[in-house]
Amino acid sequence: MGLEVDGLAIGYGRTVVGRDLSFTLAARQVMCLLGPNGSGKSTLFKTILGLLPALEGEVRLDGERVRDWSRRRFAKAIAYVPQSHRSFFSFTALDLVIMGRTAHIGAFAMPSGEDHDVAHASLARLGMDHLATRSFPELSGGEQQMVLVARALAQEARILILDEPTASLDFGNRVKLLREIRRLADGGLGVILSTHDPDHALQIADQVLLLHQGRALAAGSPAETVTAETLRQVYGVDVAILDAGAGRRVCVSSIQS
Ligand SMILES: Nc1ncnc2c1ncn2[C@@H]1O[C@H](COP(=O)(O)OP(=O)(O)OP(=O)(O)O)[C@@H](O)[C@H]1O
Repeated sequence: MGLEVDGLAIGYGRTVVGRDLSFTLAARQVMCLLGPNGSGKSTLFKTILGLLPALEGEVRLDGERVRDWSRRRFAKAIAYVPQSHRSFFSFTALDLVIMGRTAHIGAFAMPSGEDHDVAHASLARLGMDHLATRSFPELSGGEQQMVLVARALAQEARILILDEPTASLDFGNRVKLLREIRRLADGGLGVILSTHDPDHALQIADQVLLLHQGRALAAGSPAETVTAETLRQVYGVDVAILDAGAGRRVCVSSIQS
């Protein structure tokens, strides 16, 4: 069953950003959300998370409408990493990751030894445990991004929603994070991530939703959705999808006009 997005219309007040958006995300699946700047990826995430009201349609988890859920129940089910996060308070990276445990900690209780262990393990899983005692605001943009992903892992939710998680990462961390996302899904999580790189979809996605002018231009497997034709339509540039061997396809752009 998993997460069902059913006929969602998204936007702000009377301004509709997207409509007729439907998909189902099962456990063990990675879904990539592709679409140009301003196409509504973050708006869709915020609507799924209940941070923005749906203009039409609804979001269900295992058949239940999540609109009625408490934030605590929601946080145990779905973890979210926003596109950017500013913290002006001098928390350490570990403190911030422990905050991901909030839904598991009693209202007036302190984090337990187990909460600390889970937080450390989440940082270690991403190869970021060396940052544990560093002040979060002093970390680089990419380091902060990895710590925020660790915080989402510490939440131990079943579904992970990541808004452009690779945006400020160096080449190595980008590959490591994509690999970790695939492993997390193989281990039982459902993951949705937005990205500007069609190659990410080709590398790790089971399904792709391609947003264009307020609608889903294509939805389905990477092979069906990430094509030279759809990418030309959406981004207005010529690309070739090449066979890189071992069943891998890669997207190559050309700067020649
Ligand atoms: N708070 C807001 N109030 C009104 N309009 C907004 C608001 N936030 C975003 N928008 C508009 O909604 C549209 C979709 O924005 P959104 O941030 O969802 O796009 P996106 O696909 O995530 O973009 P990007 O790839 O650039 O991050 C844009 O036209 C944007 O200007």
